[in-house]
Amino acid sequence: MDMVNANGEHVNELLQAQAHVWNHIFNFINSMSLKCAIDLGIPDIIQNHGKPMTITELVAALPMLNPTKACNIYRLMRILVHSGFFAQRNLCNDAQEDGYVLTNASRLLLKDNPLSVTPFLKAMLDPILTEPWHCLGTWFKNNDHTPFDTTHGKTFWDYAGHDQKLNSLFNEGMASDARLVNSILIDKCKKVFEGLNSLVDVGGGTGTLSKAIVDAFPHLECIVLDLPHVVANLQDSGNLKYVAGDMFKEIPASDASLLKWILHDWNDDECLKILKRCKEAISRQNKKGGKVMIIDMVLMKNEKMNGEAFNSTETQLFFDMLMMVLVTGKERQEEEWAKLFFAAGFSNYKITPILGLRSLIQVFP
Ligand SMILES: C[S@@+](CC[C@H](N)C(=O)[O-])C[C@H]1O[C@@H](n2cnc3c(N)ncnc32)[C@H](O)[C@@H]1O
Ligand SMILES: O=c1cc(-c2ccc(O)cc2)oc2c(O)c(O)ccc12
Repeated sequence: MDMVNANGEHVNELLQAQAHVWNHIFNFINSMSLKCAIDLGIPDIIQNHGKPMTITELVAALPMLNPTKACNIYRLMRILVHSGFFAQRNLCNDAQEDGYVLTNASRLLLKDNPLSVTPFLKAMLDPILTEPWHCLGTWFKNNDHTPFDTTHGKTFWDYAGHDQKLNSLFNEGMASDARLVNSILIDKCKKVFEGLNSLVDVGGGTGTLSKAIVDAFPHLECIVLDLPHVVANLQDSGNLKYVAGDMFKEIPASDASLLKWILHDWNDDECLKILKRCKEAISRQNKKGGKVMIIDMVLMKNEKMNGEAFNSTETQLFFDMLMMVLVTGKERQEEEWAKLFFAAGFSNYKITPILGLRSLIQVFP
């Protein structure tokens, strides 16, 4: 029945609105519960157990657990089952007990998974990166470039250059993301490398993607360009070379520039500078052809979608906010990308949405 209260408000709608607000207030509980499971090593413990693990077995396997807290582990597991990180399977034993098993999501958090998202989780939920979110309101009223600068007094890139813990977590996280992307890019998009003899991986980090590219296309000469603190101790090998430099100043000449997760770190003026440097680099090498290959998100337009599309849009919007808080960047819709490409002097582009939330965008002079 549609009840109306003394103020004329529809009671059901009011209760739904209250639940909606509560859910948003408590979103951080999902992240923090997951972080706790990682801190306790729960995904690896369940994996090493080799079969569904009962709560008693899990409690017994947790190192350093204070015995007075053992009775609370099922509560942590209950919310993580609800959020899809673990599932329960019947053990078919005499006691008809349930045991915990991993899901696809928690398998991505295992220590030895080459695609592990754990370094990303640890960094994103570390106070170094959560404190800037508390400064978002202040930042809207001050002159700082980013909330990260407001909190730490330096840019994210300077901080990563000076803090070994963040630098290592960052480079590890980038490398595992690059492993996921290269398996798809090289398998499904062989054609995009056809006709290329040289490539510069601009802001290529420690070179995980480039290494996979030179392994798959041995005729291709590949340069990884990144900041000195990132490439300082890395060894060239075969067709792969590391160059310490600044993509805003000069990009080495090549048939193609690859920009994976670069342009979304920067605002439109900064992106224009980078794209113009890429255009100079490919025209120095290749008077007619050449291209820029971008791996980044293309923001979906309709935010009022249901189900999977709604979740994907929400994740894209989370990344957009992250780019505002950490760096000066943003996620872009197709029209915003096109405007940048034409302003930088390119004539054409092609978007291939093959990487989940991200796309491969090829841009032609
Ligand atoms: C988000 S990471 C992407 C790394 C890599 N492309 C990947 O996706 O795995 C951005 C990279 O840009 C590099 N970077 C930042 N400023 C740079 C600059 N001025 N010149 C060259 N590289 C830069 C960072 O050091 C970092 O490795
Ligand atoms: O602190 C970070 C930041 C990122 C990040 C920054 C800019 C981008 O364009 C993408 C990602 O990624 C990280 C990461 O993967 C990690 O393992 C640790 C820290 C960070």
